[in-house]
This record gives sequence, C-alpha cells and structure tokens, in this order.
Amino acid sequence: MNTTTFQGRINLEKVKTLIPYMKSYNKKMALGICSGTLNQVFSITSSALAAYLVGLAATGGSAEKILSLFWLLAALAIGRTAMVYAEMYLVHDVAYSILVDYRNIMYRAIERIAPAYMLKKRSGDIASSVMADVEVLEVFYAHTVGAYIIAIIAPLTFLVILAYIHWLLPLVIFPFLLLVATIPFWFSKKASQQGKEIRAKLGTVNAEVVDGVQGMREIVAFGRGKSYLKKLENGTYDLGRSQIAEGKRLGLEGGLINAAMSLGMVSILAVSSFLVLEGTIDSALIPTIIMLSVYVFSPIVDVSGTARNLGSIGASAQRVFSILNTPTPVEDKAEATSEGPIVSHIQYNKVKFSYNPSEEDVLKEVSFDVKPGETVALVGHSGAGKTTCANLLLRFWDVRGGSIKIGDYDLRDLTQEKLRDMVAVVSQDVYLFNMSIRENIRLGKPEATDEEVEAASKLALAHDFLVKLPQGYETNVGERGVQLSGGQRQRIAIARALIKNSPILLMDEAVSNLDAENERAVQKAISELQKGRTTLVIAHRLSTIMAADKIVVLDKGKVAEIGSHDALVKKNGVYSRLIASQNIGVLE
Ligand SMILES: Nc1ncnc2c1ncn2[C@@H]1O[C@H](COP(=O)(O)OP(=O)(O)OP(=O)(O)O)[C@@H](O)[C@H]1O
Repeated sequence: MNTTTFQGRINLEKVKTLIPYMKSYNKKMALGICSGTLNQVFSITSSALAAYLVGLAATGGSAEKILSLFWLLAALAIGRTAMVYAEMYLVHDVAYSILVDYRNIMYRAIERIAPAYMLKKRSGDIASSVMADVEVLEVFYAHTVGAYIIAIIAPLTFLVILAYIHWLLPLVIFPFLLLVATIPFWFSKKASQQGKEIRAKLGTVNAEVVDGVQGMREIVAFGRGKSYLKKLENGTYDLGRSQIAEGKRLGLEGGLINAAMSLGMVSILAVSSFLVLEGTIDSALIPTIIMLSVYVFSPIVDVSGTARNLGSIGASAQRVFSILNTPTPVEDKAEATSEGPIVSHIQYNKVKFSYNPSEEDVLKEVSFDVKPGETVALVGHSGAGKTTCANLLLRFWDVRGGSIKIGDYDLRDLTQEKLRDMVAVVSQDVYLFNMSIRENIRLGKPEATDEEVEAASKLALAHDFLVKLPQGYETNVGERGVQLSGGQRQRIAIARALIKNSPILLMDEAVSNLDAENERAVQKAISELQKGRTTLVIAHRLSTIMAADKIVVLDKGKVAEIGSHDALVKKNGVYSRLIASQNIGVLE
C-alpha cells in the first residue's frame, strides 16, 4: 500500500491543513517530541535492563554487576519522570495555545462573514464548530503529530537492541510491527465516513439543544414539550447508533491489533528459545527479549489509536475550515474613506438586489431618499423587501445594481467601520448579552462614562425602572434578557443607540403589542432618539407612519408609492389597500 492510497482513503488532505497552524510553536513542539522520544527510549531501556537484571539474578550473575545495573535503572527512572513531565507539558502547551488561536480566528471569521452565513446556519451548529470541533483538533496537535514521529524513532531503538542480541530477532518482529501499524489504515475509509457522520450529527443535536433551551418559553407556552423531546430523542438516538457503529469498528480494529501483537510475541519467543537451545544466545537474555518484544509495539499501538481518530479529526478540520474559508461577502476597497464628516443624506438609486444571483431580484430598481434630519417610514406587505433595504444600508451585502449613497459617497467607497459608526440600529429583537445592564448599554460606546450611560437611559425613559432593579445598573440581564419586559428591553436598546450618537438611525419597529404605558414610553424614547437624526424606519404602527416626513411603500420589491400619509390615502392605491387590509401591524 503506498502513501497515495492512504491519502486518498484517510483524507489526509483535510488533516494536512492543520499543520501550518503549528508554525509559531515549532520549537516547543520539537522539544516536546524530543522529550517523548527520550521517554520511550528510557522506558524500553529500563525494561530491558530490569529484565536482564532478573535474568542475571536467576542465572547467578555477579553482585557488582547487579548493583551497577540497579543504579543505572534508578537514573533512567528519574530521566523518564523528567521526560514525561516535559512531553506532557510542552505538547499540551502547544495544542491548547493553537486551540486558543483557532477559536479567536474562527470568531473573527464568523464576524467577517456574518450575517449572510448566520442566515444559512443554525447558531448551535456554529457554536458546536467553535467549541467541540476545535476541541477534537487537540487530539491532533497533542497526541498525533508527536506520536507519529516517536512511533518511527522509538521502535528503531528497540530493533537495534534486539539486533545487538541476535540479528534474527528484529527480522522476526518487524513484519508484525508493520501489520500493527497498517491495520488502522484498512479501516480508514470507514473511520473517515463514521467521523464525518458523528461530527455532523453532534452539530445537529447541539443545535437542537441550543434551540430548545433558547426557545423553552415558546415550547412550554405552546405545549410542545413532548414533541420537542421526541425530536431531540430521535436526534440523540441517531447519534447514538452512529457512535455504536464506531465502537464496533474500534473493537474490531483493537482485536486485530492485539492478535498481531500476540503472534509477534509468540514468534519471537519461539525463535529465541530455539537460539538458547542451540546455545547461540545466553538464557539470561530471555526475559529481556520478552520485555523488548512487548514494548516495541507500544509507540506503534499509541499511534494506531490516534490513526483511528483521524476520521473525526478530518471531519472536524473540514467543519472548522468551511467557516474559515467562507469568502467575505463584502470587502473594504483599498481606497475606501474612513475620515471626515459626511452629510447624512441617504439615497437609494435604482437599487437591484437578489440573495442568490440565479434567483429573481427581491429589490427591483428601488429609488428613494432620506434627507438630513428627515424620518422616512418603509412600509409594505411581508416579503416586500423592507428588511433587505435596511440590510443593504448596513452593507451586510452589496447591491447587485444601482447604488446606495450617504452624502456624496457610495457605500462601497466607505470603510465598513466608518459606515457602522455613522448608523445606529434599533432592531425588533433586542439582544441583551449576559452581562450587566450598564455594559449592555455601553455596547453603543465602550468608553462611555457612568454619567453618560445614565444620561442616555434617562432620555430613553429607562433610568426609572433600571434603578428599581435589585442591583440597579449592575443587574445582570441573563441570557436573552429574560428578566425584562419587551418594552423595557426596547428602551435599553434605545439608550444604547442614543449613547452611540450616530447621525443616522435605522429602526426595525417591533411588531409585538406593548401595553399602553410601555407603548407610550417607547414612543417618547424613540422621538428623543430621532431628534436631529436622519431616520429610516421599517414601520408597523400607524402612529409611527403618520409621524414620518415621508412614507415609501414597497410592493414586491418595487417602490409603489411615495408621499405623506394624507397624500397616499387620497391616492387610494397600494398604501390605502395596505391600511385597509390592516397589514400594517398594530393600528391605532
Ligand atoms: N437571507 C435570505 N436569503 C434568500 N432570500 C431572502 C433572504 N432574506 C429575505 N429573502 C427574500 O427576500 C424577499 C424580501 O424579504 P424581506 O425580508 O426584505 O421582506 P420584508 O418586507 O422585510 O418582510 P417582513 O415584513 O416579513 O420582514 C422575500 O421574498 C424573502 O423571502
């Protein structure tokens, strides 16, 4: 069997992609491998010497010789202790440092490719790649690279010692060594398949669990507990079946490896007994030969164990690199502007866009503008293209035709940092991080002082309820902000946007119904936020729409009408029908 065949079957290509990441840790890795090799050499030498010592004692060797062997064994034991420590410390230091690097670069990659990527994948599955798949790679860095090198060097030492006793002995054991080393490769295709299957199923189960935990309120409210559990059970049962199949394969491999080792030992014992009977070697050497023939396999068996993991390692590497290699949907041009004040006049000029180039455009030559300080409400049926317009303003994707400008600048001529600096977003679904409310508000301006946070909260009408919380501003909101009402969360988001103090405001109005008091507070906070800012709002409430300077009505990806509420009602067109059919969320 040649290496090309191995590569094809075990998918070494994917495993190979992991090697460049060790570059910064070359020296430590080399030291770790040296320590591991010395550990094996010391270990086998001391076993051989111990066996020789027993043989000498049994056959009446000199006390002086036995004593010197004893001292040598003690020195080897100390050496081994030091080498085991050094190997474990160094290879794990390298492996875990690389895992830290991986998690950081993966997080950066996810940030770079979001949100286009996030829309296609489930967050639990992505989290599983960042945590579990990266963890699997530890096996490669800490227990595979070094183990392979040691598995070549250490057995050579043992074969040399055996050859020193008699030239025939390494020849007898060598075919069995080769057999033990190659058995895992017989199963490599299956291992690779099973590894891929298990990693994919683990990702799915992980995503189900994350979904289930995050959506627990909905599951309970809709009485879907049993059916959700059933779904989860099916997923875990399926995963379990794949893991059992993997267990069977591992058992078969383990059994065959053991059989090869046992046959090797029996053969060497038979040959050495014959050599003793023939008088070619000293009978005191028999225990040494037995010891050597047991130990000579151990580095190769270790490596066989890791070879069995190459399937999962390859599958995890593939999942990790599918994130790292996803192309960036939008890139900054080399000459993109990041400086200077820009007039906050937003202009959509014949904007065309489709999420998939082969599909029909979801925006078809959309043109409208939002003048500095103006508020424009985007309205339309579900699927009309309102969110798409907003996402394009944030440059989550680039337009496929036409342009969007702020002042004199095409968005593609601004750096993304500058653009995101200019726009504050208040979305429907306010995400609050698992940290204090103060820190959540500070997300809008990390360097904001406590006074600034409180001033923004007062304007957003959040201060009064915040100070009443158990730890006031220091209260931890918990995952997804479960301890706060929808209206309160929205006011925190408004405080966040206020503190950011960007000239442009992009709002996706919440569709959910708030109680009258919360509704009034949120509306007041929003008017405060809109003061002096250019605002584009995806509007669902008639009050918001009527307060806008201009209404842009989208219909099937086209601008159907533009005007004020009164003018559009008079026109008796799409807008009037939209209002009449009550498709505009909550009407007042
Ligand atoms: N990530 C996506 N990939 C592919 N198609 C998408 C994606 N997001 C939206 N679409 C499609 O683009 C069209 C416009 O969707 P968009 O979300 O902009 O509408 P909307 O007016 O905001 O609707 P809603 O009021 O329901 O949020 C729809 O046909 C939708 O199915």
